[in-house]
Amino acid sequence: MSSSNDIILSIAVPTPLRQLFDYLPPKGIDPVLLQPGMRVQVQFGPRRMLGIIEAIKDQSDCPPDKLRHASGILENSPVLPENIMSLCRWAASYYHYSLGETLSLALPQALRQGKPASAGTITLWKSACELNDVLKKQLKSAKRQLQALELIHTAPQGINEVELKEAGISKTILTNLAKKQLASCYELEVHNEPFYSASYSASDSASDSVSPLLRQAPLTLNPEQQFALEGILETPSFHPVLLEGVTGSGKTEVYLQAIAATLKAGRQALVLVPEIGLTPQTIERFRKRFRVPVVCIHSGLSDGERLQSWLAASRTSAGILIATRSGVFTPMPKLGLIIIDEEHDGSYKQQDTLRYNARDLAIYRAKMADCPVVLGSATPSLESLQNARTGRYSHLQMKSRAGGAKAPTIELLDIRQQLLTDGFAQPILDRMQRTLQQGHQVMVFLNRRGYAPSLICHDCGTIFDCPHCDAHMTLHRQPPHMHCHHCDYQTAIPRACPACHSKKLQPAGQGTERSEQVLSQLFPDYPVLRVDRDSTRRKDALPALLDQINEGKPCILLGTQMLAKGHHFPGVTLVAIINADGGLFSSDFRGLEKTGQLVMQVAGRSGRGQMPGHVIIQTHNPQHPALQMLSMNDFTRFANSLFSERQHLRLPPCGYLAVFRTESAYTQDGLALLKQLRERVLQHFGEMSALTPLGPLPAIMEKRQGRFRQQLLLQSSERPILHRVLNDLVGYLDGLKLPRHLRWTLDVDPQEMT
Ligand SMILES: Nc1ncnc2c1ncn2[C@@H]1O[C@H](COP(=O)(O)OP(=O)(O)OP(=O)(O)O)[C@@H](O)[C@H]1O
Ligand SMILES: [Zn+2]
Repeated sequence: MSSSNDIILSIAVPTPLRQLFDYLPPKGIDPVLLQPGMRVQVQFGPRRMLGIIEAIKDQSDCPPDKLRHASGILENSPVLPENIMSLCRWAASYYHYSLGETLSLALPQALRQGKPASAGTITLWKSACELNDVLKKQLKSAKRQLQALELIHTAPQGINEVELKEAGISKTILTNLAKKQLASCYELEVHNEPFYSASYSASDSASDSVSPLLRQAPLTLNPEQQFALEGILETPSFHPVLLEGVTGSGKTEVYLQAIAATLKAGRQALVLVPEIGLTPQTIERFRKRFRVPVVCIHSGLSDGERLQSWLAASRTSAGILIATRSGVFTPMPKLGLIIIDEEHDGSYKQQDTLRYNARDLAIYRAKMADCPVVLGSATPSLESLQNARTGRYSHLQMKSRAGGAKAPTIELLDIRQQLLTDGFAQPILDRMQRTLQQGHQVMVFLNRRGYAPSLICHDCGTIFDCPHCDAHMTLHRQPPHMHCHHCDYQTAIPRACPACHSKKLQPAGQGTERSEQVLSQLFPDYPVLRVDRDSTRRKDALPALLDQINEGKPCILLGTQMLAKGHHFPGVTLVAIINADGGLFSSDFRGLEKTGQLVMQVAGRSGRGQMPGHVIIQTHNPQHPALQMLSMNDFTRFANSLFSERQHLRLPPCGYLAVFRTESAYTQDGLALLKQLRERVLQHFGEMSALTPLGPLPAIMEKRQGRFRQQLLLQSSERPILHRVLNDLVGYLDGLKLPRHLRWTLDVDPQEMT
């Protein structure tokens, strides 16, 4: 043991090992300067690594001659404040994961790589011309350039290049404006002044100044919205609110007004959105409303840009942070409100490394910050509904659409024995024709990208499978290739069947590429706009598609779930859902819940403007009770029916679940390991009726990326018992020496059972 007047740094190093490591302070550094939350460089075995000081203590269990000095510190003050450290400790313990890796994940990539925690400079774009009618006419054919100029004109001091990028304006457009001498840019040192001390009215022209905080006047709330807003603002201290508002009920307006009140009190707001929910329109809606800086953290930004947003939030110069999942770890010293939009969305759960649910961490975060947290959705998760039922969350409902729009009517179209034209039933095509002729827009929802989900031999029936997964390969035509959507394996389209050498290979089933082709032929007078992961791969493709939709001219929007969520297209009056049936019989226990949520979200895109909306669901199962309830727009009844099933099976939210997964080059190894775990559970915890091991069983997709996958489920009616067992098992696994080809992971509160 080291002597008692030593200073020992307990350091979290990003390794899978679930422990902290002791070091002496770096040589030549006054130990008084050291604080938890600082990044330090350490020699870790043969490697130099970046760790975080977790604690400073005066004793170590490590023998003095084994203690090494840390190599150096990276900053003078902690990058992670105590509350984020504490959030990470909680996450690491709840998900049974290494604290070193958890803390590392909490940092933006740039800081993880050792870059300095300083904001540096930003590029601002300023107008260099007068935006008069003559110029507007000249730029008529260069729509994006005009849009960019209009935006630049709103800020006489210049507008941040990142904001322009987020509005869908690329660097090329800006460079073109500069070449024409219509705009110019300059670099500005970032000072990160607190948002509440900056003077906003001075920087903008007086004409658009509504208040020092607001650029645009709020809408007058309807009574349901007003009631919801009052519920959120009831007290500024911690209270979770489930805001269940039907699609188009104006939840976003409620968020905006709750945020305004928060900013007014000098506090910051964190808005979490699903991965594909952060469209240019969403960001624009916030920036148009507020004068305070709004920053974003999402995958479309570079590491440097994300660092700037992170620092702006950490130093309170940003009033609002809009972020996807990982944003929940961003320090916000004046945090006064958290909004989780579309709280039911699966993308809040991370599916690898630290398998956390940002929604659950956000609740913990709000508790620490002692502020309200709003979970908003038209189709809440059963977990949140359960919390509302038991009174842990207050439950606010908005049952009608804002601004006078009516709920859409939902029709189930029985396609049994009906003739389909390339997957489309005639009544749908007729209704589409009529809708387009009336000048409205149609949305066709098909949750499969590519040309066809598989390629089949017409002579022997062989289906072209992925050599690495238990899955068919998807046929793509643009460009032509076969693609496995599970492991990304790609190969050329085969010319002949590998089994019987026949050349009669046929696409089987319907993907969005194929539907695009079919619909373009059937409706030659109307544009077909395909929105899926493939068609929006190019950076400015999605903004361009959204622009075209927002022009409001009759067209067919065809897409996957990218189209389903959050969009507000007032011109859409007809929504056709082509393949809902697959989700009705999923082997995942959450399959039906997710299908119901998706159907209601897609349906909710219809009739959001002045004209009423209609939804047609093509199905072979018109009598299915779930579809019946959804067609009556009755999500509550649908959710209640799922509840009774979960209660019966003691599945979440009526029980707690964790799953150990193994992946191995050989089937037997994973199974053998999981059997050991099962034995251990029965031996050590056999007397606890509150815990049931299920399995081991092969995963739904047993082979993936060339590895065999097995799982052991642990189900319990009591959370503390489950975690006691998990602790024991993880400790046991850590003590085993496993072959390199065998890996295990633990998923607490799993969302997907694939
Ligand atoms: N009080 C109001 N008065 C008039 N119009 C309103 C009001 N509140 C919202 N709206 C309008 O209603 C439309 C739908 O609102 P919003 O997008 O906020 O709904 P939402 O509940 O967030 O929808 P979803 O969950 O379907 O994405 C928007 O065009 C919005 O401007
Ligand atoms: Zn594959």
